[in-house]
Amino acid sequence: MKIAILGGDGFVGWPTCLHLSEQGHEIHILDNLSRRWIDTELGVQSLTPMDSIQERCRIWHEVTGRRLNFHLIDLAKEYERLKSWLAEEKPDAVIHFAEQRAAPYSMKSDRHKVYTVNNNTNATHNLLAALVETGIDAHLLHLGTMGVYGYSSVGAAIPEGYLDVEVETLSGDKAKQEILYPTKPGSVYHMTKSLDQILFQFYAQNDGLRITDLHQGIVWGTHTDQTRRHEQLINRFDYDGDYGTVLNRFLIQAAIGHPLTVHGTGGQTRAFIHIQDSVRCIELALGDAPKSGERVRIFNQMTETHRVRDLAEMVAKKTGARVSYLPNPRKEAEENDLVVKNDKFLALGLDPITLQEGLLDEVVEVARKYAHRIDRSRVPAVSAWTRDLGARVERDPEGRALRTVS
Ligand SMILES: O=c1ccn([C@@H]2O[C@H](COP(=O)(O)OP(=O)(O)O[C@H]3O[C@H](CS(=O)(=O)O)[C@@H](O)[C@H](O)[C@H]3O)[C@@H](O)[C@H]2O)c(=O)[nH]1
Repeated sequence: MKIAILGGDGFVGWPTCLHLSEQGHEIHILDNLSRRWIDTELGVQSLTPMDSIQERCRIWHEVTGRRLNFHLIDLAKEYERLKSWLAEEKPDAVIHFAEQRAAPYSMKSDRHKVYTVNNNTNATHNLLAALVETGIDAHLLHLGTMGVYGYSSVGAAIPEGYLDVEVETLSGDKAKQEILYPTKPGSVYHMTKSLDQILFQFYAQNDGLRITDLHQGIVWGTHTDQTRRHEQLINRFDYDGDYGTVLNRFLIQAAIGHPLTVHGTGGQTRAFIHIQDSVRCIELALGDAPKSGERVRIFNQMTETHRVRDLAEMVAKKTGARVSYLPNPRKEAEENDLVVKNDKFLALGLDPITLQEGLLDEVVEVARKYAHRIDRSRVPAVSAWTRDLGARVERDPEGRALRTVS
């Protein structure tokens, strides 16, 4: 297949490009490199040293003989260029990762909220409008998030996208209805992914677009089979308080002797998936495209659930790190249970990688190897969800956020 990977320079995008290229697909990366610009804005860098996208593509060609084609394009701002590119290249599938993906970054300030909504919603809508206009009938796969559901399973497992409900009609009869599982986003970022769902529902029903939405959990790990093949194919690894995700953060904190930063009681239960399974799921979903006229196909892309404090205790036991319970900068339930259905990927043949399989050690090794690149002052999570929570952030004389205090 000819596949366009929008956001192919990012944390999940890059290993997906390599994975699908290795399988013989023709890969086109469309990216505005915004993730690299945000690193510059925040004054942080990936734990792992990343080359330019052009250099990464060159190395992949050297190692495998396969080509990755890179196109610098901003989907949210360059609608006409996107449309022309699609009309000319006519990809068979489009994988859409091109959104600002960090919840803390989206809550940092009003400017970051506005940027996240403008960027994410325009990117998705521009793509949908261009797919209709060019009439190319590509399968659109979108990376969504488990966070659209909120994190409470109220005693019943969260289904894969849809919920059957029974309503009372005006005549007093009972009628069955299928609805999108109600959204309850916990950040502006998660809210944009909830908006995406409605855009997809509309374009699937109105124009017959073939769409798959992957509701992914928190990704952990860094290497995949392909990124291991050459030092310069290495994936990015975020450790800072805005972009670092919880388990990877605990692992690098352990590697540099920083106390593990548990928010509140650490009672939040979340869904997780290893990066290798993430790329495998995308491959599986790609091979299972919906037909035109079908409702949006929704998968829960996760393999296990864990409570944050249990993860911290597990990492502490493994590495001897100290656990530190901090005031939570986020507005979220102190404790929640979470049960999630992931039957669809299991049925397609996913054999989940679990935390038990030794890959945690690999992440700690990567963190130790590149520990000299870590700026410890960027480790605390200080983006506050509300003004009240923001008042708990201690700042230095220049106004830089240092840490949260009770
Ligand atoms: O140092 C930390 C960092 C996080 N947390 C807690 O860990 C949980 C998860 O935080 P996270 O930063 O790992 O994950 P989140 O903000 O939800 O976002 C990440 O995971 C989402 C999947 S999910 O969480 O919605 O299932 C993806 O959509 C996002 O792109 C990705 O950045 C939260 O309760 C948070 O308060 C800590 O206790 N300590």
